[in-house]
Amino acid sequence: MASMIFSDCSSSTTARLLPLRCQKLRHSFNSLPFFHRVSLPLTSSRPSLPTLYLQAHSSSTFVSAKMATESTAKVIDGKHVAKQIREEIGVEIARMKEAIGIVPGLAVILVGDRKDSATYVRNKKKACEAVGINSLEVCLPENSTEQEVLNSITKFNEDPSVHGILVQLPLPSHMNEEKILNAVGIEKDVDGFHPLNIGRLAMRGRDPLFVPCTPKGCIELLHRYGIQIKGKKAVVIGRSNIVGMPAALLLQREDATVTIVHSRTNNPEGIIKEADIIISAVGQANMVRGSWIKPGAVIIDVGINPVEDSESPRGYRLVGDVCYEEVAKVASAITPVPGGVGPMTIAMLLSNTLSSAKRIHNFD
Ligand SMILES: Nc1nc2c(c(=O)[nH]1)N[C@@H](CN(C=O)c1ccc(C(=O)N[C@@H](CCC(=O)O)C(=O)O)cc1)CN2
Repeated sequence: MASMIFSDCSSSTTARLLPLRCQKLRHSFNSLPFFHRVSLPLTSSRPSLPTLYLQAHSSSTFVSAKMATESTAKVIDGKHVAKQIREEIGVEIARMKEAIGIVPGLAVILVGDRKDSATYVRNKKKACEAVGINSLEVCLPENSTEQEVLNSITKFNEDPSVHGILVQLPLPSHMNEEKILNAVGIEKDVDGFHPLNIGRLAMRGRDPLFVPCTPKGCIELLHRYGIQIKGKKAVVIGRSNIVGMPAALLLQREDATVTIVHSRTNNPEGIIKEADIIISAVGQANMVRGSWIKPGAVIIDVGINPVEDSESPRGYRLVGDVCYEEVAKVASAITPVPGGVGPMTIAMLLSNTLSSAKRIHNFD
């Protein structure tokens, strides 16, 4: 798990990546008299309900206290869409098995003992089992050598029952990530991180064999909710190889006009305020504030940030990069965290593995 922070929409940690003027903005926002923060339930269906009412019994009368939790945005329910996609994939896998006797295979390599990575790998395995993908797993200790990881990759590259290979990230710091990702055969690179796949994604008139799962999931959500991308102004916050950069390339391929905002960008909130579509992938809890959002914008929140919560059995809860309760009042649609982009990542991995098996066996 990434290092825990103590944060709600007003905490000082939200300003870590931001210039001073954002911090001033934050303070002025929080001093607004009508704003009362309310803890939202941690369900995938956070309120798209227009208004919550508190009823308090006061002597002989009921008093309705309207709370400032009005949320006008439609909730983009990634958990629900991912389930639908998994069902579609299951049907396709059964059809392929019936027609040509082939079952797709996914090999996952996990190095080290990060709890979050182990959970993601376990969830990938469960998801494979549920749709009928054969899953293979290699777990290597933290102090493994690069060569041991490369040996596992070579073995899976040569195994005809394996159609997809992924190395769970991040790798231990002593390993050269580039060298390891380059070793995955491009035709089995279901994470889409091989430089040839990324290079093709960046070029007009070329197509990658695979698109990285999280950005692909973001675009799939926009499509499935009927949100037009063509001609829109899109801002991607963050420029990581896994999410920000490929998300920007994908939006551009969908004919959006794309700006990437990062830690060295001048006036980030001014740029973000112009966007019709925002994809945030910075890993800073509650960083994007309601006042930065153009009314009616669509928000895809990729951040999964643990914040301390003594009421949760785990001692923490997950929040996005976006201050949900503020932004949901301004946006037209928004993904929750959890239950937004996260489940789509695994659904897209299954989809990439199925396409790989279909391509290798020439099955349509
Ligand atoms: N090789 C890769 N490594 C990593 C990737 C990746 O795509 N390929 N992405 C992330 C981790 N990740 C998958 O590997 C992943 C992250 C989050 C979720 C998810 O479903 N999150 C849930 C919350 C889960 C929880 O409660 O803990 C959600 O957002 O609703 C799935 C997959 C980094 N590494």
